[in-house]
Amino acid sequence: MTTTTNNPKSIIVIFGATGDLANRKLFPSIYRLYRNGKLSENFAVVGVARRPLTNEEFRNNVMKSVEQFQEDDIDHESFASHFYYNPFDATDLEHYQKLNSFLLELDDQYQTEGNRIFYLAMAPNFFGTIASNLKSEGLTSTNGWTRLVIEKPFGNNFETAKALNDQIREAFDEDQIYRIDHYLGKEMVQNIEVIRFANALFEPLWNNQYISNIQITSSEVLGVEDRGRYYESSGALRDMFQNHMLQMLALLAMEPPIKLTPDEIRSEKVKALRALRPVNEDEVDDYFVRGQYDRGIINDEEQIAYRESNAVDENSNTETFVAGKLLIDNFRWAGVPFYIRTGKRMEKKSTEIVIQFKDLPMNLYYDQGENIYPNLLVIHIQPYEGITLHLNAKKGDYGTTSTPIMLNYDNTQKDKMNTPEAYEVLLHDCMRGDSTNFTHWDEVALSWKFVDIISNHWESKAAKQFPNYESGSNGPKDSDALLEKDGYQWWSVLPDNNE
Ligand SMILES: NC(=O)C1=CN([C@@H]2O[C@H](COP(=O)(O)OP(=O)(O)OC[C@H]3O[C@@H](n4cnc5c(N)ncnc54)[C@H](OP(=O)(O)O)[C@@H]3O)[C@@H](O)[C@H]2O)C=CC1
Ligand SMILES: O=C1O[C@H](COP(=O)(O)O)[C@@H](O)[C@H](O)[C@H]1O
Repeated sequence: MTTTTNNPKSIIVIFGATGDLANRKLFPSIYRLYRNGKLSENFAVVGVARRPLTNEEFRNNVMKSVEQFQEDDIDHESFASHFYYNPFDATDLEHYQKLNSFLLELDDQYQTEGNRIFYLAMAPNFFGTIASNLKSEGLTSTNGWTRLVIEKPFGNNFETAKALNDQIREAFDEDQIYRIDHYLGKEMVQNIEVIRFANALFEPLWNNQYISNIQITSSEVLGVEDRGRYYESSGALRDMFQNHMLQMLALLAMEPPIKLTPDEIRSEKVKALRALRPVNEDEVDDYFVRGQYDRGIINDEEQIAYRESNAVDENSNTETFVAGKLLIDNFRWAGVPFYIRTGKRMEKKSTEIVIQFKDLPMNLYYDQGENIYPNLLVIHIQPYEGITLHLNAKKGDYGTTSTPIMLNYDNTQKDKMNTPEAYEVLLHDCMRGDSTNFTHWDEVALSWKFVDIISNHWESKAAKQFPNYESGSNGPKDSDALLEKDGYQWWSVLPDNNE
């Protein structure tokens, strides 16, 4: 159900309100919605978690997490007065009944018409239980709408994801379920469709006749930090590749939807994911490279190896880097490799998509005796947000030499202070009932099925040489070799002053 108003009345219940995600991402996002006039005065936020906090203590936490916006002309206390705390154990049914009575009171107080968002910002093993309990204890039966927002990871493989989905679907319909993939809330990820479908220049070239390969990179400088326990059961393949990276691939590869509705877009993304050529177990090593970071130096500081991190096994076989070559078996993409890589503790924080166009049939111009550069379209997702187009132009007096040039659109300069944070965008979408930028079960299922073959193979066969890349590098050498054997290289190009 799409809500007609842009600032609908509702109560947001945050499960795990004392946790990291709530404090670092959710409270600031709700604040920005409030500041930007995207919340009506008829809203309340109820935080639930086990530790015994008073409303006042909770509001102080909320104010601390929005301290960064001190300069705004907004009364932080008035903002925080919309927040309430309810001590709560997710495994205790009585607590759900008490919570329900409290929500009914708030409904009256804030005139929220029974509209409720349940945001599960808790460990994934609680997702199914909370969904079932919300239903059995009557919290989903209101005279308004109810929506469930689920954080990642959604399962650990296809089987566990399906079991979780089945359990949640007993309590909520698919159109009430908002599975978060925060990359889909990023401004430049949302721009992929616009660049493709609003430009006569690109749309006709977006296929195997003109594109030689597509590269999607998401590198992080951060290591596993204090998330070792979670990461040991996940690794880069499940943590980043199965969700964020495959979602970006689907947006790049899908056919134009007939309308910009959630169902039409989802249906095209699903078709693209269905066309992904599955990798057989005996081909995994030809198409995928795994890596694990060693010690190294970043910004003059020594970094510890992954295996030395808290809660990580000293002989861990978990990958912190993955690179893969994916093929899409349909008319548009036959023969075009999509190269994807993501890793932690790499040289720089950067997410970018490079579309490399095919070379001309012959060269009339040379760049210092070398063949001219291929044309590239780069969609810079973060931290630099923009689009660059890499062309060749005349150099020197006689017009036989060319030089690479770059046209640059800087998306951050236009409205520097207002680039919406991913969670802010997604929360607002959920309030409006727009599920376009959330992942549907069909997409989750297909992504897991693709990834399971690779993870099963890696789990059955320890990596030959882990760790295999230094902190602060660009990942293992085999990742470069993956492209070199096809005659390509990873591109990493940023406008000046954005390195
Ligand atoms: N942190 C991040 O940056 C990101 C997190 N996520 C996902 O978000 C979710 C939350 O992560 P994060 O905030 O880091 O986790 P935290 O461990 O920081 O927070 C967990 C929260 O759950 C509460 N909790 C634990 N057990 C219970 C219980 N039995 N009943 C009620 N509340 C309980 C804790 O509070 P108390 O101890 O008081 O009960 C705490 O508020 C996870 O699914 C994670 O994968 C996804 C992307 C990024
Ligand atoms: O989902 C996750 O994403 C972050 C990276 O997100 P970004 O917005 O900073 O690019 C990653 O660090 C984390 O391991 C993963 O769970």
